[in-house]
Amino acid sequence: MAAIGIIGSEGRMGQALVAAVKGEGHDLAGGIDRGGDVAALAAKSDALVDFSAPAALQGNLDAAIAAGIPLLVGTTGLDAEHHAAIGEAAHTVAILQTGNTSLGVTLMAHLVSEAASRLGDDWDIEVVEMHHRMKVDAPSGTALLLGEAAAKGRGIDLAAHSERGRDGQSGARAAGAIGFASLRGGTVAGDHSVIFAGDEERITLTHNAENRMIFARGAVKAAAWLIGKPPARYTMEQVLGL
Ligand SMILES: NC(=O)C1=CN([C@@H]2O[C@H](COP(=O)(O)OP(=O)(O)OC[C@H]3O[C@@H](n4cnc5c(N)ncnc54)[C@H](OP(=O)(O)O)[C@@H]3O)[C@@H](O)[C@H]2O)C=CC1
Ligand SMILES: O=C(O)C1=N[C@H](C(=O)O)C[C@H](O)C1
Repeated sequence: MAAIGIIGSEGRMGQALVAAVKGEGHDLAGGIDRGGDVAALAAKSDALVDFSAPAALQGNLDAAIAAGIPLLVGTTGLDAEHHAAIGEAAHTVAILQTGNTSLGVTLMAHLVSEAASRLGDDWDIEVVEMHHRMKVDAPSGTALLLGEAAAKGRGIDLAAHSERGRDGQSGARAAGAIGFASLRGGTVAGDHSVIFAGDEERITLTHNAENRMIFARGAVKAAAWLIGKPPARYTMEQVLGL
């Protein structure tokens, strides 16, 4: 049994995480939101779970390092500087950052990578996601994670091959591109499809999140798994043994 501290505890995910901590048999060390004292939370936690906002990341990394405890980062909308900061902190504490903590998406990323590596470059890859009307970042962290998996399977750099935000006279699709499209509306917890479009045939891999508990349970499992691990950047594949 571990004491888990939640950053962003009153948010949509935070409320699911509070339930999951208890459901997974752990103790809730406490929770904070904007303006909360993350150092004090870290001091009484065995691990921190962060589902808040990108602006909170550096303070959360600093608090985890000062307390010598692991950090699970589920917050999305992170940029290259955030990822560099996570990489730096992982020299000192155990960290896992992912755009999706569910078992289903972690497995789907493997399937996407496998399909991308087996299908030829003439199969166009498009990533489509739909989320609730309150989501503030696009493409979703999961869409980017799936795009990275496809790029890895193809042996290409995602940043150099992304097509995002098509509008107007956007021109024909670039050969080898990985496209992204984001839909927003209602209360959708998170739907993701990766479409492999060939000549006269298509393969679509889809994951539908029916509620936030799938993310919350995965995040709590991962945070507990990180406790006692040496400093490094870990993955959900390692946590789930995939
Ligand atoms: N990796 C995964 O599997 C998943 C990731 N997510 C990601 O988790 C994040 C949160 O999503 P969601 O719960 O829907 O968002 P919400 O807006 O509902 O919740 C965010 C919470 O974080 C708080 N917060 C904001 N800034 C800070 C800060 N500086 N320090 C501490 N707390 C802060 C907010 O407080 P206030 O309201 O006062 O601003 C709010 O309570 C998003 O980035 C989302 O994409 C979501 C689901 C699954
Ligand atoms: O903001 C959300 O709600 C979600 N965010 C994550 C993402 O950006 O991929 C994961 C999940 O799809 C829900």
